[in-house]
Parts: sequence; structure tokens; C-alpha cells
Amino acid sequence: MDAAIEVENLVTAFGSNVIHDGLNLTVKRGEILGVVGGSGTGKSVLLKHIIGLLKERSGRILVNGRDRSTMSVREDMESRRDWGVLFQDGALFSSLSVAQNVQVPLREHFNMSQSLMDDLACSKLTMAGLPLDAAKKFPSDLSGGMRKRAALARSLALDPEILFLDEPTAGLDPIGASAFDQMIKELRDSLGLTVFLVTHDLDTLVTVCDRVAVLGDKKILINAPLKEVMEFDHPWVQQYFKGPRARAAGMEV
Ligand SMILES: Nc1ncnc2c1ncn2[C@@H]1O[C@H](COP(=O)(O)OP(=O)(O)OP(=O)(O)O)[C@@H](O)[C@H]1O
Repeated sequence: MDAAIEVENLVTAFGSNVIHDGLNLTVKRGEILGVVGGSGTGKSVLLKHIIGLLKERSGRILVNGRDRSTMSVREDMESRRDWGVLFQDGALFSSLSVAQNVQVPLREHFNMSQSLMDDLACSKLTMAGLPLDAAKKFPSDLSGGMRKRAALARSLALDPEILFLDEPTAGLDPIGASAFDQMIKELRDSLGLTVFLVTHDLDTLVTVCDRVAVLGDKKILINAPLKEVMEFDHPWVQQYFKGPRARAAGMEV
């Protein structure tokens, strides 16, 4: 099996608060993996460990087959081009225009002309479904949904192989959320991306995820296609997938 991400026996803690204790997870290349779990179970912390924003841990994390902990600083920097991240709040720089935001990773990694960067920013904005007149706007001039798309455009700036999305549809109205889901699927299909998607959104799980990994009891309880996950005998899983919201999302085994 060709794995984009492999997490082996991960143990993490903040002081005495153990977050993950022997967590194992494989994300296959080209799949959209939905990561779910109760609030505070460590989904965002797991994402931050995989991308190297958090470092204190034991266990191995391999991205594209490379062990993050044994990389030189240069290798680590190079490997950062392999992925893009969309954080929960979008994390755009408010004093920069949308185009300048998209160009931040380009400036960090390459030495290219302004006109090339402008062209690239326009192409990434189009990919993320934004009109070109958004380029000169500032984040505060955009709706919540457009800000998410601008942040997505920035996460695509370096032509990543892997996309990390932390609750991408949170705060979007149902129409905006379903359009965003559709776009993620189209981007995966056209660019061959691997997507690691933290979400609480049941509609997203149903419509875009190939597999679902459930984080609970400090581990991945199950990592399987949704239908299999829904049959998994664990109290949180049963409550989550058989509750009123799940029924409203049309989830039936
Ligand atoms: N920088 C930090 N310092 C100390 N504790 C932290 C830090 N970041 C996260 N935590 C703790 O780690 C635990 C897991 O947090 P995390 O944000 O990963 O949860 P989550 O599963 O993403 O939750 P949610 O679904 O609510 O976003 C929580 O108890 C949180 O308080």
C-alpha cells in the first residue's frame, strides 16, 4: 500500500495531560480521510504533530516515507513544500491583500519575479473558486466563505501533494459548506491530492470522505470506510453516528 502519512505509536502530552497514547494511523495516497472525535480528543494536536508545528513526542511520523524526526533542517524545509494547511480560522494576514497572502509561501520558498507571483496567485484563487477581483481585497472585505477559499488558495500555493484541513466547513452556511466540500473533492480528483480533513461535519463525512478515522481514548479507534465505522461497537461512535444529527444528515446503516 502506498501511504502518504504513517503515524506509529505516537505518544504526546502537555505536562501531565496525555493527549495521544500509542496512536497509529495510515493515510493512503490520494484518499480523503476524515478525522473525527469528541471535542478535545486531540485531532488538531495530531495534525500539528504531523506537520511539525508541535515536536515534543515519542513515536514515528513518516510523510511521503520520510521520518520527520531524522530530517535535517534543510530537508525539513524542503518537505514543507509537499503539503498545504488550512487552519480552522483561516489564519490569513489581515494587513495583506488576498493575493499577497497567497504569495507568502512563494516568497518563503522561491525567489521569483513579482509578475510571476501575481500570475500564480490568480491561478490559485481560480482553483479555490474565487473571482479574480478578490485578489486586491483584504481579508476583512470578504465573507467567511470567501476567506476560507482565500486560505485554501494559499494552502495550494506550493502545489502540495497533501492538504491538511482543520474543520474547513465550520462557520459556513449549509450551501457554502456543501460547495466547499464539492470543491475539495474536485481538487483531489483533478490534482491527485491526499487530504487529511479534521471535521465535525456529518455531511462532509458522507459526501467527500473515502475513509473515516475516529480519535478516542487517546488512539485511533477505527480507520475504515464510513459504513464500517458506523457499525463499530463503541459508545461515542454509536452516539455520534446514530444521534439525531446523523439521522438528519440521512445516515443509515
Ligand atoms: N498549546 C497547548 N498547550 C496545552 N494544552 C493544549 C495545547 N493545545 C491543545 N491542548 C490541549 O490538548 C487537547 C486536545 O486539543 P485539540 O485542539 O487537538 O482538540 P480537538 O480534538 O481538535 O478539539 P475540537 O474538536 O474541540 O477542535 C485539549 O485538551 C487541549 O486543551
